[in-house]
Amino acid sequence: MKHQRSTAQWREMDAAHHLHPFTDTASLNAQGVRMITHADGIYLWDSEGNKIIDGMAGLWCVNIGYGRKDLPEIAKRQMEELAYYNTFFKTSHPAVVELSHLLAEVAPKGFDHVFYTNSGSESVDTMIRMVRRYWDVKGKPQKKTLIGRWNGYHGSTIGGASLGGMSYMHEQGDLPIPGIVHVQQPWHYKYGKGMSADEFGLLAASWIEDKILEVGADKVAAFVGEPIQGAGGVIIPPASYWPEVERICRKYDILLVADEVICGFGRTGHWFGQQQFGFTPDIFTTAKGLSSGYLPIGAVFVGNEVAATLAAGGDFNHGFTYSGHPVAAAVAHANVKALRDEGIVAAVHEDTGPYMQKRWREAFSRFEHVDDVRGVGLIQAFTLVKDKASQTLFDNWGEIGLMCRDIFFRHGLIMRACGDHIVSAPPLIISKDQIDEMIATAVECMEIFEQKLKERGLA
Ligand SMILES: Cc1ncc(COP(=O)(O)O)c(CNc2cccc(C(=O)O)c2)c1O
Repeated sequence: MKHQRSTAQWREMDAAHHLHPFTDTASLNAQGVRMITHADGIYLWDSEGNKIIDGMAGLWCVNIGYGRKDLPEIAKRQMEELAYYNTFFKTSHPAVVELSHLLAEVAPKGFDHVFYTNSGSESVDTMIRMVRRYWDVKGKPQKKTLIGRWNGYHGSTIGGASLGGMSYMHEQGDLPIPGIVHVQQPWHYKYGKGMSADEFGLLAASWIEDKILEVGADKVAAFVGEPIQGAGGVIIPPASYWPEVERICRKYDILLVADEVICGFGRTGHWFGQQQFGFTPDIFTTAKGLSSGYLPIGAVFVGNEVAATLAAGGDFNHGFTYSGHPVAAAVAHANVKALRDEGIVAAVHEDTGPYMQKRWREAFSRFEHVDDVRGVGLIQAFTLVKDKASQTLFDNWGEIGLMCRDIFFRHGLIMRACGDHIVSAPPLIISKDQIDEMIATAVECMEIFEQKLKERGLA
């Protein structure tokens, strides 16, 4: 595509008109944005022609990789045939029906119904309303409270931001809304010192039981968690955690919700993160990998018992203009079908996922200020630490992470700093050679990082 402006002109216009998410506008405009102009496979190019390895698949979402020729074609055809119609008022259309049928095929057993949204946040807010409606219909309207986790991330809507456990979000907008409480996250490295993984997993799950008893089980509607906390820094719970969480939820008759916005559609090497950790939720929320980011769409997978209960309650008074948007649905259908029929999810499970995890551990465990090197499938991380032997974290949590992230960025590699966790989630189509290329670049950057720590007297 011929670009008609210089980087400088774009930067000036962006600064003049565009408010960015999660951004300090003044500091951004002091340095100017990086204009990403096109992408292919796992690579991005900026307006200066720099080639960048996208170790984050956009925002954990471009599972199928950039530059597909089929998806734009399908979007074009759908847009020409039926660019829009709604799914309110007893209408539907072929694209959303075909997608719903396909999603029921790839979903774990017992999830035959989906509700559509435009984002992960809208999926989470939809789930909150569904959960409370469920208990109304069950004749237990006092069961309203949802339990989330500190450092969990569930989006930026009022409901999602409240359910998430990011305190810097709660401070803006007087959150959380009533009826949402939090328990500590299952971060073994920080909260389980001296305990085995399994012991800590059971302890972390017990915090949920403590909270249920504190609130009163008769008032608790659901527990909500990401199989792996993504934006919280790829916090992978011990194997004992999720089965115990499910046991506790069943014991107290509380709905179990998995937020699969990041873990869904192959990220862990399973279709959904719940399958990686061996638990069955009652509802799970998705977005991102559903369309691989080619168009905005989210979907709430509703367990058959919950769906039947909601149906018994008559109208569920909730939905969006673009719920099941025809073009987004058609693209999502093609995306999911390709993830399945091209064996992309299977390859993550059997081939590139294990390869990445082996190379990631080999490459980073040796660095003096890196610990807790971890990952599963194609989501991985490590934590930058002041002293590995004593497992001491750096002061000013997040400052060192940003310094490290900027070194990657300057060397043509996008990885994400979540506090002092360095995380990566590349497109699922990454090849073994590209994994080697990405890791080699990252290792070079980590050597520069260690040197900078010394220069700053931090090492
Ligand atoms: C688990 C989870 N749930 C809900 C959302 C909200 O989705 P939407 O953004 O589509 O409304 C998310 C989104 N996750 C997300 C979004 C933007 C940035 C980052 C980051 O790690 O920097 C992560 C998420 O990771």
